[in-house]
Amino acid sequence: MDRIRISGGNELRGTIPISGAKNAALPLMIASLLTSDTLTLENVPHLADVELLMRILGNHGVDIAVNGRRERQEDGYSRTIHFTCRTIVDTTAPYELVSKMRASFWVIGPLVAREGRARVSLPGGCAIGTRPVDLFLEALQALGAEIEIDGGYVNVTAPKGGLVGARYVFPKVSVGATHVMMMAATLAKGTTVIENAAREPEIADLAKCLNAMGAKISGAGTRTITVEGVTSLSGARHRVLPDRIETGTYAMAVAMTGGDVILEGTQAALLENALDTLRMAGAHITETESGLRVVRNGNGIQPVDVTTEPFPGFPTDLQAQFMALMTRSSGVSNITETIFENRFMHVQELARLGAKISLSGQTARVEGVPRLKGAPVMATDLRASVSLVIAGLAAEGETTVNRVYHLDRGFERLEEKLTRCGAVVERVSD
Ligand SMILES: CC(=O)N[C@H]1[C@@H](OP(=O)(O)OP(=O)(O)OC[C@H]2O[C@@H](n3ccc(=O)[nH]c3=O)[C@H](O)[C@@H]2O)O[C@H](CO)[C@@H](O)[C@@H]1O
Ligand SMILES: C=C(OP(=O)(O)O)C(=O)O
Repeated sequence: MDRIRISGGNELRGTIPISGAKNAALPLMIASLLTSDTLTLENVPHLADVELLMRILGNHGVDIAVNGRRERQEDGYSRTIHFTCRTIVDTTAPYELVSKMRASFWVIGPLVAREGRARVSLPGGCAIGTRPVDLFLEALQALGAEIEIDGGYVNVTAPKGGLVGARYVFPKVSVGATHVMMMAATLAKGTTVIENAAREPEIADLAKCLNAMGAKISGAGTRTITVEGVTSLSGARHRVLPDRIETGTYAMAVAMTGGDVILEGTQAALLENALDTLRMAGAHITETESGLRVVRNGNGIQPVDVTTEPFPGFPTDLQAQFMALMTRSSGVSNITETIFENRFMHVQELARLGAKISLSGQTARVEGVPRLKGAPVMATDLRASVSLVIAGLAAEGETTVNRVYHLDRGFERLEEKLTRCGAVVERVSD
């Protein structure tokens, strides 16, 4: 099994190209199930989650053509991919595939909207919390679907004549359930109003693509999304927006090591809250023509308290990385996680490197230390893993991060991007 070996202590200097967003690419790919025409997506990151979703979509009958041409010479890997689902050949999403990645459950929306039925395995819990699917089921029921859970599968059936538009107020903000309700509503009869919708940029990106396919969606990116149902959708070409979590992760890495890096191809508007938090911690961040410039020269890292919230608040997907940064601050910071009940698995691993962190309920109290020391570590989820990489970049000596497959889910060519900026990072295979 691969590991990432880091020799800490180098500043980061140079340019890091930011990839297309994993969390936008996944729902966009799933949207290809809504049409018999070709959906072409540009800037699709080359990640394990994307590869897995291609397998899942293939199972439903989506024909996938990857354009081999390199889009950008610098990172080479982001690709243009054509998805064509002439007919849905199978409305079942099996346990073996859905259990590996939660977002694959989201096929339930397009399948029931287009075929009138779907049988999708429950995604199950994962390392960051229980992650139930009650909101998805309620939202689909609001559109008239009947739901039965049997043998670990959700069987969903649309009424005769298809789903029917409705008003639904989410009792809690959910990114995935908003994606699913929005996709399902595009082909429903009449108008759907989604209240207390998630406002993440990936929701607006999906709506933009669906509208290019002929959907009639307004308000995506606000709390209220209105969808006027249409009878069919067509193909479209859409470019996946930049990855705000990858952007924030590298910005935090630079804040941690010191240095001067251009994050190329990204936009500050995607993560204002996190960037303001980093500025408070002592990083200088400016927008440039090509993206964002992040600098920390000489000055230390200031402690900042953070509470995770749905967008536009501080993202839970940057909580672990920010905690890594705070381990080297000049004081005490409190980091509160409000989205997932079990997203502190990195705490004990950061402690192996010498961090001083104590947990009280959903808050971690991080007392900055003057130095971290390298050690073997292991994480149980994607963002926790990369937080250990950030800590390792600033730790004295060697840090080995095990279970690299977590990193491969969401960070395209991580070691290459860091190495090009002066870090000593290598992938080691046994
Ligand atoms: C592929 C993708 O885009 N994943 C992101 C998405 O996950 P995901 O869409 O799974 O996250 P949600 O926004 O749905 O989860 C938010 C909260 O709602 C709860 N909930 C959700 C659905 C439900 O039916 N019932 C319920 O109680 C969850 O357990 C969690 O506590 O948003 C999360 C929150 O920003 C991010 O951390 C993930 O990276
Ligand atoms: C939690 C994440 O992804 P997923 O929702 O696919 O588990 C993530 O991207 O940090």
